Amino acid sequence: MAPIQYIVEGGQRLSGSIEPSGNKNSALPIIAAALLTEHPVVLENVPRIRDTETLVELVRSVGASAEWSARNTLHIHAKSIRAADLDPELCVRIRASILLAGPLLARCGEVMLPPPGGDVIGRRRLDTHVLALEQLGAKVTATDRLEFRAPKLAGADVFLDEPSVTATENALVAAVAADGVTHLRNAASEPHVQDLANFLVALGARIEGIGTNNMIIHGQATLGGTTYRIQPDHIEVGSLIGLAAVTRSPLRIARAGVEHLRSIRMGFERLGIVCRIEGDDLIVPSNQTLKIQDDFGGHVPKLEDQPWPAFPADLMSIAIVTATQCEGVILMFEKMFESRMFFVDKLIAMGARIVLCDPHRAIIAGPSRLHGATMTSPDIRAGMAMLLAAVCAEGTSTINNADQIERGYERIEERLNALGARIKRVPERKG
Ligand SMILES: CC(=O)N[C@H]1[C@@H](OP(=O)(O)OP(=O)(O)OC[C@H]2O[C@@H](n3ccc(=O)[nH]c3=O)[C@H](O)[C@@H]2O)O[C@H](CO)[C@@H](O)[C@@H]1O
Ligand SMILES: C=C(OP(=O)(O)O)C(=O)O
Repeated sequence: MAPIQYIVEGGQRLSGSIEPSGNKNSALPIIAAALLTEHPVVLENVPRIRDTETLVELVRSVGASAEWSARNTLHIHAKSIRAADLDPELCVRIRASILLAGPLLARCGEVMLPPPGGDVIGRRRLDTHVLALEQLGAKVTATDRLEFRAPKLAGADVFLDEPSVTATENALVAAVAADGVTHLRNAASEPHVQDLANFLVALGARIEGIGTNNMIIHGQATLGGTTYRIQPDHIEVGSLIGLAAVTRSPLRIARAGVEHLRSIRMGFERLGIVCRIEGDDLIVPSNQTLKIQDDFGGHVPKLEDQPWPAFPADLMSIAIVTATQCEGVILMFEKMFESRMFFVDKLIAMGARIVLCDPHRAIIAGPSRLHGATMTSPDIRAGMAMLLAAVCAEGTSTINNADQIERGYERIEERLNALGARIKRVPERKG
């Protein structure tokens, strides 16, 4: 299939209401964790994107049935499954293939995992996964693939070397099946980790401390089936806040999951963007000051990412583009990934005033008038950030490799066009 290209006519004002999709990073571990039970599971609000479609293929490849009954409703039934050799070509398409380790190990006693893929945004270590599953009783061998074996998993006091999101998810799922009690310390607590934990509870698991970095899991509960609704994607909500701000447009983000937006709203407030809550909707008014808030004493402020509940790494690229449209100077500090900031070259070519100090830090001085350009999306979030830049720029932009954007955002061009954007989705032309 030819890669997808977006042709964007910039400079449009948007308006209206938009609902975020279900959280991709919830849907992925929850689809994988559905393999833990032999009873039927129905998942609602699953984003129908390339990552979930690929994981569904992997789930089918181990013998589970997985069928879509509506665009965003997925039925999984893992009555009997086998820890087959997983297709390396499917595994390398997504980072989330690593999320099969916990459920398959728990259910089948072994799993042979080809290397996972995912965004090329810096080194993506797997050490925390190995550390956690070893402490729960697995023997791990690394060759050209990772082999996990555990005839029996046993609860343990596990301290993660860093609060890795997907390693926490693998450990959580394995601990639910393990014999005895597990303390999972220094755990990640992102909204998607909480969503997975709540899904496991809906299956019958007993988990204390959901939403904290210290969870207690009482293993070997009897698991049944369930119908579970995936929570809204807070990263998509953050992306839409940025989009409204750079186009100076009023947007209502309906059913936004406002309980998880505190650090995100605070991050945008530093850029002079204030949102209002109405019930579970988030309103982004068009009359923003777009004035970067200096630190006390007039010092240059900083926006940095950190594990939850701080400002999320997956919104850093969006925040950078947004800052190019704000008045003042700010340091953006991306602490977690080494290669996520390189896309700023393209913004500089479009007219943004940015100094990339090193792979982790960039200084943005705004506001700048952006003009259309041709660019290639390197990863989901930089791609979405480029789309924001293209929608607010003067003239026409072309974004190649837009498939990357569609790994994380469902029917994004159709949904943004409904708000007044002008994005054409076409097969990429060479040359
Ligand atoms: C499928 C999925 O859910 N992917 C998400 C998941 O990836 P993933 O689970 O792969 O990311 P991890 O949480 O393991 O770590 C991300 C990066 O941050 C570094 N790190 C992590 C914790 C820490 O305290 N210090 C630190 O430097 C890690 O070394 C790694 O380089 O979490 C990332 C961090 O939120 C997100 O960008 C990804 O979208
Ligand atoms: C980095 C991301 O995804 P993945 O971990 O699946 O590559 C992301 O969602 O921004």
